[in-house]
Amino acid sequence: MSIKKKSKLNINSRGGMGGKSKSRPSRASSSKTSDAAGTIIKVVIGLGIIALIISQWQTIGAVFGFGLILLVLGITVAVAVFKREAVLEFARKTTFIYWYRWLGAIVLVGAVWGLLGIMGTGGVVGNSIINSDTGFGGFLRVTGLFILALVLIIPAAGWAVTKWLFGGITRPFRVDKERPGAEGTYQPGLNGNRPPLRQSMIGDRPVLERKPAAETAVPASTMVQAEEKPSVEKEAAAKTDKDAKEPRDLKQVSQDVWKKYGETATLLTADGWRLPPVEILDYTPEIEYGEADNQERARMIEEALGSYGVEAAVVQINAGPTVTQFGVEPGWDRRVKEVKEKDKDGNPVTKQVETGRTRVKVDRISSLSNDLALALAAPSIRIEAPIPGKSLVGIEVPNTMLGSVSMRSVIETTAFQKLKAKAPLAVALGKGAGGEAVVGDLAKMPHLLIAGATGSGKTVCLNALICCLLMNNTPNDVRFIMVDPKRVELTPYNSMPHLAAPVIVDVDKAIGALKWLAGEMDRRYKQMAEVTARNIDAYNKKPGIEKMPYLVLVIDELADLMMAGFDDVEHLLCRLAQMARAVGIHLVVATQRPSVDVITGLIKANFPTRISFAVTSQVDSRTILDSVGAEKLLGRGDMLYMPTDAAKPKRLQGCYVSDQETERMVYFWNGQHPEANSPMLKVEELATAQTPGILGGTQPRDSLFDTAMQLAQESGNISASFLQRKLHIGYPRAARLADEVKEALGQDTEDGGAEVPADDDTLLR
Ligand SMILES: Nc1ncnc2c1ncn2[C@@H]1O[C@H](COP(=O)(O)OP(=O)(O)OP(=O)(O)O)[C@@H](O)[C@H]1O
Repeated sequence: MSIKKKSKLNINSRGGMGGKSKSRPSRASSSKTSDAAGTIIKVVIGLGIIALIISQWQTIGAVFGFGLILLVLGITVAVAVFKREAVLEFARKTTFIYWYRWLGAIVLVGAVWGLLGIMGTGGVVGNSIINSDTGFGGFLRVTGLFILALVLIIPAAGWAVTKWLFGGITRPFRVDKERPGAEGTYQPGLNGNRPPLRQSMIGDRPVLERKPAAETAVPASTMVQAEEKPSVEKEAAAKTDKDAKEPRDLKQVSQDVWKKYGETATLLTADGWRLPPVEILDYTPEIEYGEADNQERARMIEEALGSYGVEAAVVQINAGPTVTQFGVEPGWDRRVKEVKEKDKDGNPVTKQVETGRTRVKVDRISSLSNDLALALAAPSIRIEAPIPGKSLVGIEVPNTMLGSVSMRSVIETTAFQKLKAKAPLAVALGKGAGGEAVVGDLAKMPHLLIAGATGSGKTVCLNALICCLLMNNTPNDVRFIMVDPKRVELTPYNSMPHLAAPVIVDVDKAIGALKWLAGEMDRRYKQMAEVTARNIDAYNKKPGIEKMPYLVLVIDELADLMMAGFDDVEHLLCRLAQMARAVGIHLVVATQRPSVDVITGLIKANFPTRISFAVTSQVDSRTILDSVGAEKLLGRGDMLYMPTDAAKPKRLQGCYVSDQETERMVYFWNGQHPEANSPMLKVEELATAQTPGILGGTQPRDSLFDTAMQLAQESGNISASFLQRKLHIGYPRAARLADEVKEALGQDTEDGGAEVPADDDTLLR
C-alpha cells in the first residue's frame, strides 16, 4: 500500500529561509545530469571570455588604461549591492568571508618571492618585486610586504605587533599624554566630537568588573557596583606604561565592541543613534540532515503503523532543527468478504473481495504515539493531528543531533525583514518543524506569557526577544522595565540606555513598578485624549509632540511576584494586559511554575499569546496552552508557540542568543550617547511607590468602601472577618477594606490586621 504512495513523498529539508522542497531520487538523477551540463556550459563560457580578454589584452589596455581597475571595481560593487544575499551566502559557504587572509597569503608569497629575488634566485618576478634592487631598497620592499601579509592574515595580532614596533621607534620622541585615567581617544558617531564614555556618565548604574586586557570581552554577568580605585593603586597604575597589562573597564570594552561593529553600523536613526549591524550576532552554520536517514525512519513509521493494522503512508518529510516532521496520509479501513470460487483447474479457492472502505481515523494514529516511539527508539514523539492546513497527520520525531537556531539566521530571513519594515516591535522567535523562520510582532501579541520547567530555555527566549528589539530600536523607540527576582538572568542589561529603570531584583519594588506602569498607562491615555489619538502610532505621528517610546515590561519569574502580593500583582497585571496595548505598553512574563496559583484564569485570559517550553506534566501543559503536548518537548529551546490567531500551538526551535552576543549588544549601545542615558523612572520612585503597602498613595478606594463604612458605624466595630461575612468577599479584600475604614476613622490599622478568616473556603471566593 505504501510503496505506491511513497512515490509522492515530498521532502522538505532545512536551508536558507526555510523548507525548500527537494525532489524524489528518480527526478534527482535527471536534475543532476542537467546541473552538470549547466556547469560545463558555464565553465566553457568563462574560459572563452578569459581567452578573449587575453587575446585582446593590448587593445583593452590601450582603450581603458588604468581605468580598467575602476571598471572592475565598479562591476564588483554593483554585483555585491544587487546580489547581496547571494554574495553573502557564497561568502558563508566558502571561506570567502576570510578574503583578507587569502589576500594576505598572496602578499606573503610575493614577499618570499622578493626575498628570493634579493638572493638572486627569484627570476624575473622576484626581480620585479624588488625592482632589481638587491640592496636596502629591495630589503625595505620585502619587509613592507611581510608586514602587510602579517596584518592581513592575523589582523588583530598583526596590528598589535605593528603598533608595538612603531611605538618602540617613536616612543623616545613622544610626549606621553596617556596617563591612566585620562580620556581615551574614542570619537565614534556623527558629530565626531561625542564625549567618550565616562564612569560618571553611567551614574548610579553598575559597571563591569575589571578584567585583564588579554580578554576581548568581559562577561557582563560579572557586574559589580562601581568602586573608586584607591589612589595608591592609581599611582601604581600610573607608573606602568605597559598598556597591555592594565585592567580594562566598561569604557575599554565598549570601545573595542564599537570599533569592531560600530563603525560598520551604517543605519543611522533620526535621533542620532546607530543601530547595531547584524554582524554583531554570531553566525552558526546549520546542521544538514541525511535524507537516507529520514527515508529509513519514514519506512519504519509505515511498518510500525502497518503492524498495528493502520494503513498509512508517509508523503512528506520536513526536517527541522530539533525534530523532523513526517507527514502521514491516513489510508483506508477496508471491509472485505470472502468469496469461494474455483480456479481454472476446478479447485475451490477463497478470495477476499472489498465490499467497502472508510478512512483510517486520525485518533487511531494519535493513540499509537508510544508504540511509534518504541519502534523508532525515540525518547518521545508528538503527534499533530491534523497538520494545520493540510490533510496529513504530523508525526514529530526528535533528530539524533539536536541543532540550534542562531538569532542571526532568523533575522536575515525575508520573513523577518518584511515584518521589521512595518512593525518596530518585530521579534524573531525561531524556526518551525520545516526549518521555516517564525517571527512575531510584539505589538500585536500584545502580551506574551512564557512558561516552562527549569532549564527548558525561558531565559534564552527572553534574551532573544530583548536582543531582537535592541537590534531595531533606539532608546527613544523602546524602553524596558526588567524584573529579575533571580538577580542573575537580566542584570547584564543593567547599563543599557534602553532601561527605564535599573533591573529590578526586589519583588516589592517590582510591585511598585507595576503600579507605576498602571499610572503611566493612565497618564498616556490622558495625553492621547488631548490630541485625539487612538493609539501610540497615531500619537507619535502627530506633529509637534514629543514621541512616546514603547514600554516593554519583562518579568523573569512571575511566581516570586505572585507570592509577594497575589491580589495586587494579579489585579495590576490584568489591568495592564487589558488596557495597555493601545498606549504602547507590552508585557512579557515568564514563569517556571505553570500552576493555577501563578497562571490564574484571569492572567491566562489576558495573555492570549503564549509560549510553552518543556514542562513536566500534562496538567502543566494544559495550564499554559489549554492542550497537552508541552510535556513531550525536548527542552533546550524546543517550544510550542500559541499565537493569538492560531487554533493550535506550533512547534518551534527557539532562537539561541549566547551570553557573548548579549554582552556585545550591551557594549554596543553603551558605546553611544552615554550622556543621554537618563532613566525615565527612578528606583526611588519604585521604592516609594510600594512603601505605603496596599493603600499606595494613588490607589483608588474599594467600591465597597461606603458599605463597609456604614457597617462599621452601625456595628461600632470593624474587622476583616466581619466584613467577609457581611459582604461575601474574600479575606484579602476584606482585610484591605477593614484597613481603609480604620484609616478613615482614624484608628490604628495594625490592631486586628492579623485576623484569621472565619472560614477557609471564603478564601476562594
Ligand atoms: N534556543 C536554544 N537553543 C539551544 N540551546 C538552548 C536554547 N534555549 C536554552 N538552551 C540551553 O538550555 C540551557 C538552559 O536555558 P535557560 O537558562 O534559558 O533555562 P531556563 O528555563 O531559564 O531555566 P531556569 O528557569 O532554571 O532559569 C541554556 O544554558 C542553553 O544551553
